[in-house]
Amino acid sequence: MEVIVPFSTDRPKSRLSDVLSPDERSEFARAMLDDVLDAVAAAGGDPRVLATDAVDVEPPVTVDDRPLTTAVNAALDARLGADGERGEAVEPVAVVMADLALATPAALDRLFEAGRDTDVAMAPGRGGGTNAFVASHPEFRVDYHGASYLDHREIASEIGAAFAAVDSRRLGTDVDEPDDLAEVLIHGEGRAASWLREAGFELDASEGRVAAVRD
Ligand SMILES: Nc1nc2c(ncn2[C@@H]2O[C@H](COP(=O)(O)OP(=O)(O)OP(=O)(O)O)[C@@H](O)[C@H]2O)c(=O)[nH]1
Ligand SMILES: C[C@H](OP(=O)(O)O)C(=O)O
Repeated sequence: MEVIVPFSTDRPKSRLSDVLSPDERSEFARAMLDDVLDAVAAAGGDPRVLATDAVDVEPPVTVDDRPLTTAVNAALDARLGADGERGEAVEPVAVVMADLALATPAALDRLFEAGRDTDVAMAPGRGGGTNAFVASHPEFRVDYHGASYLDHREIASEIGAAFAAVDSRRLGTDVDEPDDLAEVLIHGEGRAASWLREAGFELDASEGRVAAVRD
């Protein structure tokens, strides 16, 4: 299955600016991207990075500096050219965000399988975002930001597409804010978790909820 992985090279992860410098945010975002690309490939997916600027990775890269929604919809449009006219069935395509540092092959495999059984299968993020989906309905298009999971469910309903939610803690954890770093230290098994440890982060349970801290 083709798996589009959107990746912003331009000031990535700005919501982590209280705890990481600009260079660190770029390095950490890249470590998460590499983890996601590995997990996608191990789940049998065929990843393609959709980046705002050139990025040196093994899978193919499409550079599109337009906003996220526009770029993803252009990638979904391009698929129609290959597979037929609007209205015909198309091969399922997945869109998996590059900041899912806890994604495992098993979690992605479950999403891909769900996507084979329905028109749109979607893993919501905490807070109502859209962390990953598979769509085989030719008219499904995205509208990211805000509670995009609800918007996407509505879009699917409007075009008459069958919709399934994929309930996954691993796919539901996008790493956006300082609190999310603790999740990566607790559950992460890849480069992003190693990067945090090497940068000096560790778990601190001294004040209520466990947090990722460094001196
Ligand atoms: N191609 C592309 N990918 C994007 C764009 N904006 C965000 N992304 C990617 O989409 C996913 C979700 O991004 P967000 O968490 O909304 O934004 P972010 O830039 O990573 O982080 P913030 O600056 O904290 O909002 C990540 O994989 C980003 O790399 C964009 O404009 N174009
Ligand atoms: C792209 C956006 O991500 P968030 O801002 O929720 O991390 C969304 O999922 O709609």
